[in-house]
Amino acid sequence: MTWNLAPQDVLTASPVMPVLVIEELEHAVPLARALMAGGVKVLEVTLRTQCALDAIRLIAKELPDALVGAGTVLNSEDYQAAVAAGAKFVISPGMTPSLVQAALAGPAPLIPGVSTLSEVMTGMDMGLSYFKFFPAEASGGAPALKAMGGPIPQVKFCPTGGISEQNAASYLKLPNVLCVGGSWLAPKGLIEAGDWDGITALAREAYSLK
Ligand SMILES: O=C(O)C(=O)C[C@H](O)[C@H](O)COP(=O)(O)O
Repeated sequence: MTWNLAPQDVLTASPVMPVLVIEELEHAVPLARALMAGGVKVLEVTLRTQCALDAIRLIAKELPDALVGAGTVLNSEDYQAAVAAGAKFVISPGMTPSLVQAALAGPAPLIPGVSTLSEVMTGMDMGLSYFKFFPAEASGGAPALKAMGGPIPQVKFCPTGGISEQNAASYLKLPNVLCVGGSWLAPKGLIEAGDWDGITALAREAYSLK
């Protein structure tokens, strides 16, 4: 494994990882800055929009202290494009052998998405121990993750999908959860309104969760 950053360092940097959907490139830096002002250190920019790769490039250049990664990485081409843009880590909603193989060649750590024990075991066979649990709420939520921690306590997760300020704490108290991810920290309405103070306030509230 030739990763220049350990996945556990990504998942332990902040109790919450904002999942960002950036529609306008001009929002990228103020949004990242607003979240960081609220205490967030790790940002996941999803590759769901036209400007996502440029947004990663810009955040990496303008805010060198931000741990910026790419989300919605679906295959090895996405992985390479994300790394070329400056993503320091890569997150996927799922896990395929070809994506894991591409990522194991480095340089950025991959945190793939899983929702069953069999997927976790497949990832473990390929040398992985850190996963996104996605879609968390729809896959059984905190009780499911707690149950997985019985047979495989050594594997750690970032649950994402349906998590909000209301239920984040039920995940964060589990010993196999290092952080939670979610889009609730960067709502479309606040981004479009340029309400960066509102986003800082959401981040600050979330940061006090753990
Ligand atoms: O795009 C990815 O890489 C994903 O895995 C999906 C995101 O993490 C979820 O869409 C966030 O879910 P919500 O917080 O419920 O909006």
